[in-house]
Amino acid sequence: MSPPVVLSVAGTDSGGAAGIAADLATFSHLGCHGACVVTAVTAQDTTRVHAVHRVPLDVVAAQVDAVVADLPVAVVKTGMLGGADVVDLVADRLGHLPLVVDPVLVATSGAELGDAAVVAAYRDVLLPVAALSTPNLAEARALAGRDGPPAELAARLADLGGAVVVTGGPQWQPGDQTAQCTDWLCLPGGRPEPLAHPGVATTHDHGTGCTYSSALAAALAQTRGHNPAPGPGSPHDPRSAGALVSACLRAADYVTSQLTTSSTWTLGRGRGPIAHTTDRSHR
Ligand SMILES: Nc1ncnc2c1ncn2[C@@H]1O[C@H](COP(=O)(O)OP(=O)(O)O)[C@@H](O)[C@H]1O
Ligand SMILES: Cc1ncc(COP(=O)(O)O)c(N)n1
Repeated sequence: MSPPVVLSVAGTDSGGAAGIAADLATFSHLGCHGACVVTAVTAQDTTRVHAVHRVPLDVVAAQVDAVVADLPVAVVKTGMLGGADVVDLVADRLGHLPLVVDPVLVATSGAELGDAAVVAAYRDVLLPVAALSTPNLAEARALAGRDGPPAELAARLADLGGAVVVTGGPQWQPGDQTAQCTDWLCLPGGRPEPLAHPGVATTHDHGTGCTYSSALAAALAQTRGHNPAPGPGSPHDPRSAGALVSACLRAADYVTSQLTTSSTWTLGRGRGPIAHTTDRSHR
C-alpha cells in the first residue's frame, strides 16, 4: 500500500536544521512520502542567516503544478514563503487541500524571513483557509497586530477561520527551568485549550517549529489515509476536532523525543539542530 503524500512548500536551510530538510526528514520518520516546493534558498548556519535568494514566482508555481498534477497530496504544510505573492499563490492553488500553515516570520537566530506584506497576506488569505496554523508567540503577536497572552491570541487568530495552535517554545537558556511547555489550541468558534508536554533543557533546538508543524501535517495525513476527499464529520476528515487535537499531541511527542536526542549533541557554534536522525546510537 502506498504511503500518504505530504507536500512541503518552504525554504531551504543550508545547515540542515530547519525548512525543507526538517520537513522531509519528519514526513519520512512518520511514514509519509514527502514532496517539496522550494520558495527560497537561504545561506544559513546555526548562528544566523547570511543570505536569502527568493525563487521566482513562476518557478514556484511550476513546482506546485507539477506535484499536484501527479501525486495524491493528502496534506500541505507551508513554512517560509518569503513574499506576499507566494502566500497568495498557495491560497489560490492549494487552498482546497488540508493546509498546515507555519507562518514563518523570524528565524530562531533573529533574522526576518517575512515582512509586513507577508504578515498581511497570511491574515487576509491563508489563515482563513488553513486547517491549522502554528505561530509561535512572536508570530502570533505580529499576526494579531497586538500583544496579549497566548490563549487570547489563539482565540483572536481562530476568528479568521482556521484552527490555531500558538506554540510555547521557551527559547531555553542554560540555567532555565523547563519542566513543561504549554501550547494553546483554539478551534474556530471554540475556546482556547492548553496542551502541555514535558520540556527538554537544550539549546540544540534550531528547526523545532518546522519539525513540529511537519509532524502535525504527517499525523493529519495519516488520519486521512487513503480517503481522497473525506467529508466533514468523517473520522478521516483531517479538519475534525478529534484529528486536530490528536495530531497536536502526536507532534509534541515527536518534537520532545527529537529534542531529547539532540540535547546531548554539540553541533555548530550557535543553536544546534533538533535531531532529524532515527539512529538511537547518537542519543
Ligand atoms: N525545549 C523544548 N522542549 C520541549 N518542547 C519544546 C521545546 N521547545 C519547543 N518545544 C515545542 O516545540 C513546538 C514548536 O514550538 P516553538 O519552539 O514555539 O516553535 P518555533 O521554532 O516556531 O519558535 C511546540 O510544541 C513547543 O512546545
Ligand atoms: C528556511 C527556513 N525556514 C524556517 C526557519 C525557521 O526555523 P527556526 O524558527 O527554527 O529558526 C528557518 N530558520 N529557515
